[in-house]
Amino acid sequence: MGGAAVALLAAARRRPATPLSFFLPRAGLHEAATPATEEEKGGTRRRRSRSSSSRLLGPDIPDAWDQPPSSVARPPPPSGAGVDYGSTATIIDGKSVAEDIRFQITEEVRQMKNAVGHVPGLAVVLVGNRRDSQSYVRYKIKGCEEVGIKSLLAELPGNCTEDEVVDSVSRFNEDPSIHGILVQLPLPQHMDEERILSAISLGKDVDGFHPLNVGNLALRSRKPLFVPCAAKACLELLLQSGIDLMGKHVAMIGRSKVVGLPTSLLLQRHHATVSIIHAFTTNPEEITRQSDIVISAAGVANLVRGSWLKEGAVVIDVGTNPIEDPTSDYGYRLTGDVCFEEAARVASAITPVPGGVGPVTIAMLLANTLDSAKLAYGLATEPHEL
Ligand SMILES: Nc1nc2c(c(=O)[nH]1)N[C@@H](CN(C=O)c1ccc(C(=O)N[C@@H](CCC(=O)O)C(=O)O)cc1)CN2
Repeated sequence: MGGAAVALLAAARRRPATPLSFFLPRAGLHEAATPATEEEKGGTRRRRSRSSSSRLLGPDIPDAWDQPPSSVARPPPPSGAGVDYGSTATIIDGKSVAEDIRFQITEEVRQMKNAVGHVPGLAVVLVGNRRDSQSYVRYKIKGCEEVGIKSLLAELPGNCTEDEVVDSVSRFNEDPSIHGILVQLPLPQHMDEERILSAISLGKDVDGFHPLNVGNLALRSRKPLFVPCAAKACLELLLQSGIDLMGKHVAMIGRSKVVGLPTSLLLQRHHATVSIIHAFTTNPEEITRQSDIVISAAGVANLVRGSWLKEGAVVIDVGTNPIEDPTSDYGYRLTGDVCFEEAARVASAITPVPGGVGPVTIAMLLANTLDSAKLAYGLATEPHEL
């Protein structure tokens, strides 16, 4: 083996000196993957790292910033901290973008009903009683009602078996009035998420999390049937804001299946240069400061400070983190991953939380469900253009 290759291997084996997780509080997440238990950290990880596939594919270590969403995220930094360039960013209004999309979908659903006598149908599988998941499912069902899509909800207790969830998915797979099926994430820890998501018929996988849809998104020569809704929402907000992606440097913070991974793949299809920042990245601030666009889906309140941004950068905040707020009725309020007050002084455009990516994510789910129904009724021959 050549000297350079040896040096590279040695560098890859070294633990990062100051991983991002070192700087992070143990904070609440809205899209958290389930964290590894202590047993998993010691046992499973050691066992996995001995197999030849993990040597080449990398050890299966969860990102350290993934925490249960029940905890309360860190409070905002003291006002006045950070960089003040005195500029004012355009606020990208996700609510109004979502409203326009819903308006168009309503019209297309009406036309479908006239043409074939059917409307699209969405089935939602909700396991357990997480408050945040229950809210998101409510938004999805309300969105369906608004545009005329039929919706069915299967609610299962948190202690049900994996087989019961798969059975529920299978029943919806067989139902011709259902064109889209989604399983609300995260699932309880004892369940094999991969197995459950793979049970969804490819043609009804409106969340786009089926391994084949993800694989096809990753291969530029292929087209997935469905692209994950949050990734589509980020792209829609950027494109509608007139931002040209070709050759742009994008810092994608987070690499989850729900947001970070599919968004980074979609951005590459749009010819952006993408840096993926995760909990073990040693120099996140340096990377974001060099980026034209910063998209954050870490699930850590106020992680991205004004000083992390290049002047004029575009900021898309996917985080939805609860932070304590005694003035609110519920004792908490939602905030993004980005310290909005600071970032808005540096960025040229920024999405707020709430009212940014979230509502567009729901609208994209409705759009995917409509596309699926169009394919099923022969009103389209191809999935929507990426
Ligand atoms: N099966 C899936 N599970 C999860 C997904 C997903 O796309 N598919 N994404 C997230 C949660 N999520 C949708 O499920 C989601 C999160 C947030 C919002 C939203 O509209 N947020 C609002 C604020 C919320 C509030 O006020 O309560 C906003 O940002 O304005 C929509 C959907 C994880 N799980």
